[in-house]
Amino acid sequence: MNSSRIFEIEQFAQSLVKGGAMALYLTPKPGLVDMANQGSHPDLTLDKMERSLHILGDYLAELIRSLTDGERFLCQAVIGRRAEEVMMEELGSNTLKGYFFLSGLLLVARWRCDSDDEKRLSRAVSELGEEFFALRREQATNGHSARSRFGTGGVVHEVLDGLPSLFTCAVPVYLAAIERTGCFTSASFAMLARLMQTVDDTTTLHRCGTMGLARLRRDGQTLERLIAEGGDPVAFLTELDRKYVRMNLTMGGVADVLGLAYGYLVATGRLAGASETTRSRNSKPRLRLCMGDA
Ligand SMILES: CC(C)(COP(=O)(O)OP(=O)(O)OC[C@H]1O[C@@H](n2cnc3c(N)ncnc32)[C@H](O)[C@@H]1O)[C@@H](O)C(=O)NCCC(=O)NCCS
Ligand SMILES: Nc1ncnc2c1ncn2[C@@H]1O[C@H](COP(=O)(O)OP(=O)(O)OP(=O)(O)O)[C@@H](O)[C@H]1O
Repeated sequence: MNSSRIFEIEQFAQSLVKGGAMALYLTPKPGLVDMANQGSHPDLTLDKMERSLHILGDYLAELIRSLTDGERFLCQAVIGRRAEEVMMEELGSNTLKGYFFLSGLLLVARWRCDSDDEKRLSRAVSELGEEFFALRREQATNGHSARSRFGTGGVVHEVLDGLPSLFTCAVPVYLAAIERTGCFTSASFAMLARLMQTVDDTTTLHRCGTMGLARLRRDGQTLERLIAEGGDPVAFLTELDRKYVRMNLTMGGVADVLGLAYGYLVATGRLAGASETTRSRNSKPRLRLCMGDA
């Protein structure tokens, strides 16, 4: 086995874990777990989300073993399902289910293409999605019920369409904003603003229906305008967080795509990642965010 190919896929996996950490630590994120609070998720904490990221790291390492052993995609799907079970058993909550799924598929796609090229990756994800959803029997999940009730595609269409929210929305928005402002935080909020307007988020639909999704779209638009006018997004987002918690509104799908975007930008050398630091229990977070851009 070519050792540089293995090195590259390991780097890609690490970037995806870092991306998940960067999305988690971006604060404030209305309705979501972040450094300030647990948003609209009484069953989740920052500590649980961090532990989930460690489970994600182990899961992606297991996927790499399967890929380098030349196993079929069916085996990787089994590993994915098992990782979801481990997450639920160890943490007692759905922490990063969508992110496990999306980052696992992107990793397998990266291995198949042996390239970072976004068109090739997008096509490979879509092909894997076809394979995956043809084999899978729908489960009685919140996502499934939101997809049938509101006639939307959610994470399923996101994958079958080759991750448009990642490649044609989040990444170009980040790159344009960083070019314009040179500011990581501002570019991050620009990505968040655009994803709030475009992602068919079934966590939002499940909690607050079409009114909730319309609210997300409007708030994303306002945030985008605020950033363009040089305003301060933090006060706006902090206030929004209070409102979302009162409404039980959240946007897990937006957060999942945000993490994927950070991960892909880190993997392609366009953003410096979160650096792993040690901490004793109950002190500050283990995976700390490095704010510098590459
Ligand atoms: C595909 C999965 C994630 C489907 O989840 P489903 O929508 O049915 O359920 P649920 O509501 O519990 O989870 C949805 C997840 O998607 C995220 N999400 C919601 N909307 C979107 C969206 N539009 N775009 C992206 N993510 C979204 C949510 O944050 C949530 O984490 C899952 O059930 C599954 O099949 N897992 C198997 C894992 C596996 O085999 N992986 C192998 C990869 S190689
Ligand atoms: N920072 C974050 N905070 C909260 N959720 C997040 C975050 N990042 C990603 N998510 C995603 O949001 C989803 C959680 O949403 P939600 O709690 O509505 O899902 P659920 O477990 O299906 O529903 P419920 O808890 O209402 O029964 C997780 O699957 C996770 O992938």
